[in-house]
Amino acid sequence: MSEVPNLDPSTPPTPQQEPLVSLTGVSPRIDVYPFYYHNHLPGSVNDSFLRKGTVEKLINAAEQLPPGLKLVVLDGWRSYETQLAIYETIKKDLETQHLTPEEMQIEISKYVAIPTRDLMKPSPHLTGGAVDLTLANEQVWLNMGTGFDDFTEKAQLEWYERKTNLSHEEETIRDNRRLLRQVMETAGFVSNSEEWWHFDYGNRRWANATGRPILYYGIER
Ligand SMILES: C[C@@H](N)C(=O)N[C@H](C)C(=O)O
Ligand SMILES: [Zn+2]
Repeated sequence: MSEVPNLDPSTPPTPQQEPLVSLTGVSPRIDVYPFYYHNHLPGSVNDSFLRKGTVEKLINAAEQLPPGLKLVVLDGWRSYETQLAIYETIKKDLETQHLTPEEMQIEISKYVAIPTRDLMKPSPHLTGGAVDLTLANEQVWLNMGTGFDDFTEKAQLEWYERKTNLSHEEETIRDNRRLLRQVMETAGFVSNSEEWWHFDYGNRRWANATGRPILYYGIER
């Protein structure tokens, strides 16, 4: 695992020097299902990694869940190759909609960050501070209204908050999204309005949303 070396042993490591840590086995309340590995995307591995400080926040979020529920991490740190593969897949899907180049750019940027190897201007998942996740009980993943990476309006975080005349099933979806958002935001993450499953801590998105300084730039494994 690569990390920026702290050359002066008298100074404590800065957040940017925090290593990436595997999520496997960090908490009985956190399962890991590396979605892009299971879907054979280039640059993916059979594990998920986050910055050490982000892992601590995630454990804190998991411990706030009611008994019997857990977090299921679908993706954490993401390689440039995987980000590029996701970007190309979404672009190809949108090409069937015959959008203008401007409309295409607006649509793509709602769902996926531009792939880059620039560690100073990284996509959120390249920082090790972004995580995609859902909720599960002992048997199944909870109903969140859409699947992961379902890039439709229903994936918007507040879709079921805005909808009126909710059915019983829709109320359950709304409550499941509320619960995930509540434990993640209480632990210090910020949510994403377009994707109920995506949360950030320490990276540029988080800094912009909270007014705090950026803790994490890009990092390579
Ligand atoms: C592709 C999706 N799972 C995701 O992570 N989207 C955000 C915006 C990203 O690419 O950083
Ligand atoms: Zn994400």
